[in-house]
Amino acid sequence: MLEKILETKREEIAALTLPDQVDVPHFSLYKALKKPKRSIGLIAEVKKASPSKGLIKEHFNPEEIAKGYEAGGADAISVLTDQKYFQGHRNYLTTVKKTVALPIMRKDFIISKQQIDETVRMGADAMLLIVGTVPINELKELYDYAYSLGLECLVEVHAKSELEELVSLFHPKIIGVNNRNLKTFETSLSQTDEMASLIPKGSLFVSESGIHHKEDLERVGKAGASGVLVGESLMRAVTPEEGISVLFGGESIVSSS
Ligand SMILES: O=C(O)c1ccccc1NCC(=O)[C@H](O)[C@H](O)COP(=O)(O)O
Repeated sequence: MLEKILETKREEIAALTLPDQVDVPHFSLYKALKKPKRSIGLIAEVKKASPSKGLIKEHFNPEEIAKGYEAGGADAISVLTDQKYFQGHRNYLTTVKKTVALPIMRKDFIISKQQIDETVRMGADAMLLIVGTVPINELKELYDYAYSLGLECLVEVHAKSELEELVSLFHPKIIGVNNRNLKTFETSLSQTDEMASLIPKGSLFVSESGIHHKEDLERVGKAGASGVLVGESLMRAVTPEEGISVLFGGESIVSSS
């Protein structure tokens, strides 16, 4: 699946035109996760559809979803911008960014500097980089390029070998362990359990995918995650606020002052 998505990305990059730069205030994903509003940081995802689940949210309004996530006390928002496989759009990110005062992360398959320039112009605060999508030295170059433009990166791994390769080269400020197997699409929180001890002490650790219940949250928190990235379960909730409240078992928000 990943190879198919990357093939599409290479075609898209060849035809990429940059949007106008949006003028927006910026917020740090790292700081938001370092000092979360609850016991574990929440990156709530705006996700209309996915390769594994098809259409997730029929009546999809990114602005309303983002407002609900902010009202529900999310620490940050991830917006899927891939069109072909996730029914996302880069305009959704800009809309969300203009709607809420939270760090906004672009969730896409970023393999080139042109896409990073695009991400900056869209107004994002952070973006995803996935180990294995480009050779590791190139990933480090993309990481450095993003930070030089003021964009933070969540660097994602899907396997222990990828994490070992990553940390032998550099220690990203934020590392995500994705619990989804991209071949079978199955999610297993054992991924988080098994890789937790390999995350460098100075990096923030985010557990991604397959987190549906309070028990899942507790399990990855116990394993050492500072944050979680949650899409589907929040998108299927009656409202985003209720989804967050149920996921956190009603845990109240700590005031940031
Ligand atoms: O979600 C998919 O089906 C998928 C398939 C192939 C590559 C990536 C995919 N998802 C991206 C993500 O990592 C998730 O959107 C994110 O972690 C949230 O996951 P979930 O809470 O399980 O929706």
